[in-house]
Amino acid sequence: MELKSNHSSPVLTDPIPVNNSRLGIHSNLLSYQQSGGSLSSGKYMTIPRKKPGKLEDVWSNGWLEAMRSSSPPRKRLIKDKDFTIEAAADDFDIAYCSWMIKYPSALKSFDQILKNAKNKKVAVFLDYDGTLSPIVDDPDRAFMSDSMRSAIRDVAKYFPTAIISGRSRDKVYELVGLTELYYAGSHGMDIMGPVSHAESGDHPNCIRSTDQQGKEVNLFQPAREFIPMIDEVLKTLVENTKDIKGANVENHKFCTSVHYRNVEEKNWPTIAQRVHDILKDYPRLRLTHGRKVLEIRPVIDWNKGKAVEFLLESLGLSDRDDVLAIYIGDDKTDEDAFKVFRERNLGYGILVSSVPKESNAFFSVRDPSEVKKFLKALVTWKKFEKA
Ligand SMILES: O=P(O)(O)OC[C@H]1O[C@H](O[C@H]2O[C@H](CO)[C@@H](O)[C@H](O)[C@H]2O)[C@H](O)[C@@H](O)[C@@H]1O
Repeated sequence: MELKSNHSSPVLTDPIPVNNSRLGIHSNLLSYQQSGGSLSSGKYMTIPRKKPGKLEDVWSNGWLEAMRSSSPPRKRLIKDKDFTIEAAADDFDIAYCSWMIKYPSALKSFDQILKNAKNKKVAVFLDYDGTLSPIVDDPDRAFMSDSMRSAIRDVAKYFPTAIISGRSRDKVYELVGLTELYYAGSHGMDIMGPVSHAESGDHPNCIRSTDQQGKEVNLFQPAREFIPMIDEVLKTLVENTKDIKGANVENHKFCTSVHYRNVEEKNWPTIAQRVHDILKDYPRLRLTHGRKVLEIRPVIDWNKGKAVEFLLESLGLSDRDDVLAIYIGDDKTDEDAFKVFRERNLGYGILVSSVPKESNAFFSVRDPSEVKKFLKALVTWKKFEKA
């Protein structure tokens, strides 16, 4: 991949930064910064074996509670030799139905959505895991179905479309495999977007690049200076969790994930404490919770919501009354986008959830199969509108 810079200092390799201003990190991106943090603790080669910490830490800071509630239980099924059906109405279903009054089905509300989309340019933003692919035990096997891929390809024919994932941009591109879309990895900290329009392209952390097809794109990586630190913490995490059966550390370049889905619940306090102890040495990294995953990321003020705003601006779709954006996601990190959608009245956030949970989304769908139905319905509407 060729890299060209539209700034005086092209960043072709991952630099070890000296200070923030030299790297052009906007001070507002560092609003989470805590004092006393250094860019690296300087332990690139030796991985310290941490002394076991006190388990009270992770109890008292709420990590364990968040871990326990971090992923919905799978739906109860009634099995018979000839059929499998979801459990008949019970307390859970009643709770789900009343929850849906607040977050109505995007499929059932489709006409209302279309009414507001009429004569507007629609842009589509999609999360990956749990939205386009079902949640599975092995993150490397979270494949999207061919029918979902074809639905997304069709959506991208008619609407500007981007996938915004917690995974690394390369990984999510590898899983999706479509060139027709824009991709943002590492929770929006690695965006490959269009070059046209917008001041967003003049941002100090933007560099001109080319994508796999040789098309000119803008590469926006507001956390570049953290790459060496993330690399260092990743190695320490791998080393210090390797004796915990089922623990899995994933590298996303600008952030890292520690999965505990396959760790026995009795060992969750141990994994939480190990991560907690490591993070104590990195005041410029913070922890967020995902679905049975602890996510470690830079303290910069950047998230999926900011990534959507950035992409809308790059697409020339910002601050326009004739634009309606749709964001579909299932996870806590998608809430940052739903919040921006509400605050800026950008369009509709749609939460993917089969259990009731509080959200900033407007609508809901149950699972990826309903996401696919919704995407197909959008395409059918557009085709019909054009005909
Ligand atoms: O923003 P996303 O695209 O939703 O990515 C969020 C995390 O997704 C992946 O983990 C989740 O899905 C896995 C596969 O189904 C599952 O095993 C895991 O328990 C879930 O947390 C991905 O592996 C993470 O790195 C992403 O941060």
